[in-house]
Amino acid sequence: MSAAEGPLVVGVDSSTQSTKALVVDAATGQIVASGQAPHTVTSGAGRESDPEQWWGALCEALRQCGDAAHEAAAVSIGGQQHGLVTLDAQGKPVRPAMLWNDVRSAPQAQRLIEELGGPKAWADRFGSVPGASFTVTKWAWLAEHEPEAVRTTAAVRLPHDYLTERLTGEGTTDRGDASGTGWWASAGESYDEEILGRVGLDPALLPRVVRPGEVAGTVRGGDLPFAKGTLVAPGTGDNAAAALGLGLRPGTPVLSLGTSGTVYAVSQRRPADPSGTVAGFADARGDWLPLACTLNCTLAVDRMATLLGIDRQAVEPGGSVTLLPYLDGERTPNLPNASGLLHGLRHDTTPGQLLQAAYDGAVHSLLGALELVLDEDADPTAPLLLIGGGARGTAWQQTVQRLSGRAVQVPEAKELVALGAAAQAAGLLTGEDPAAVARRWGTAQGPVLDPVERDEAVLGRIGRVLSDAAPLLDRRPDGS
Ligand SMILES: Nc1ncnc2c1ncn2[C@@H]1O[C@H](COP(=O)(O)OP(=O)(O)O)[C@@H](O)[C@H]1O
Ligand SMILES: O=C(CO)[C@@H](O)[C@H](O)COP(=O)(O)O
Repeated sequence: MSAAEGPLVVGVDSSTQSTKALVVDAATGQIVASGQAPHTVTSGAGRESDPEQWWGALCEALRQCGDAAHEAAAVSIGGQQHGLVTLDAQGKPVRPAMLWNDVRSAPQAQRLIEELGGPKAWADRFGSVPGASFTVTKWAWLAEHEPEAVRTTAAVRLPHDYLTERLTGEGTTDRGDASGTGWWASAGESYDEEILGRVGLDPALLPRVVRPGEVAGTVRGGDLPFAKGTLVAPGTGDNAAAALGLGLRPGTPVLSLGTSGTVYAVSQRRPADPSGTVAGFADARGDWLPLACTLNCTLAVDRMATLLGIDRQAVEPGGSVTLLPYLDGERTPNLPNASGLLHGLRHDTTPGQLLQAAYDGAVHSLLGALELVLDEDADPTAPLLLIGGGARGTAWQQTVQRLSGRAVQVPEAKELVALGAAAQAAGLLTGEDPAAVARRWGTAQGPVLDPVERDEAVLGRIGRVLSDAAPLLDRRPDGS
């Protein structure tokens, strides 16, 4: 037995690049054991992963946790949002999952926006104007390109739903992750039969939406990485899980630097941004999580460092170069066909300046949405919480400081998605609000970097290149 004070809980983060599992003491928040295993993602415009591999990675991450995982009284899964998981009648994936960063369904997104009365109608009803990330557009793409796969599909799930169901045997989801599908209307908090009918998806194929604080099920018997009967919490999307993990309150903005870049805040007002910049997600508690997301964050910057043959921290100030690092197309701004664009290169531009320009370009996209995700009465001096793998890097930290002009707080806790899931699992046992559990655990604590003067010159330069290059950014790299 472990020397924990309270019952043990497990929190899982099944994100784009890997699965991370934490075994946490519910009384203190102490991490008793941890594990991590990688995923593979296809490259190109299509981004797909095999859901069976997520399950294998979860089992491996839990194996690394040792006996502690088997002692857990409750478990919760946080997962990458939006991914389309299609299962056959036996519960096996019909094809690989189409991920949040797969931009092939951009034309279907455009068509669905028009068919349902335009961006404002979507924002009013669903809280979001769907882009290629949203599950509904992926389903529409599949119906057009792989009708046989659609015919074979007996259940449609999100990534976290798929893993939860492998544990419980029951098809469930939660409001946080459901709000990123495009078929869950935030106005009425229910599946929207009209859009489902339009894309030919039978509502019976969708999971039950479990309420915050409700038990999703228990671990069924058989060869599973937990003891039979372990409680399973609803789980949620990874950003909503991180919001739980930070014990986030309205008015505090979060910038997450991972495979995706995200900027968000908790709000008690239901978001409805007709410009489409802000997705009006629900959070995992009963509030809302207005959020903007970029496709190009740590991987794009790391790719530039690799191309330049320098370390990811080897940035240099100065120079006149602007880099829009849209290597995967982009979602914020909405430019699914875009590719990376470089302007202002001179004989004396150094590799370190080019790399700094990649950081600047990635951070500029996120900060452009910062004011939009915050309520109007939010305190402008509240520190920006910086999380995700990139938050560990000083070049990221300094870039965010310089381009935001705000104080930046870097929580010491590294795995905030998994911690948020663990807090949700703990809440099931104690009856507490999971965000209050995380606050009790002190997960957001970490050094605060003082504000520095905002670098308006660089922000202005990036903004001008972005607008002047609009026709180029609308084109695919092959010019089509
Ligand atoms: N010390 C560091 N400095 C800068 N970037 C880092 C550092 N450590 C990890 N990263 C970046 O973090 C990314 C992984 O972040 P993470 O939030 O775990 O991703 P995700 O959850 O989206 O799979 C990697 O792509 C890597 O580039
Ligand atoms: O699409 C979104 C948010 O809308 C992404 O944030 C995904 O949820 C993937 O997250 P990471 O794997 O980068 O954590």
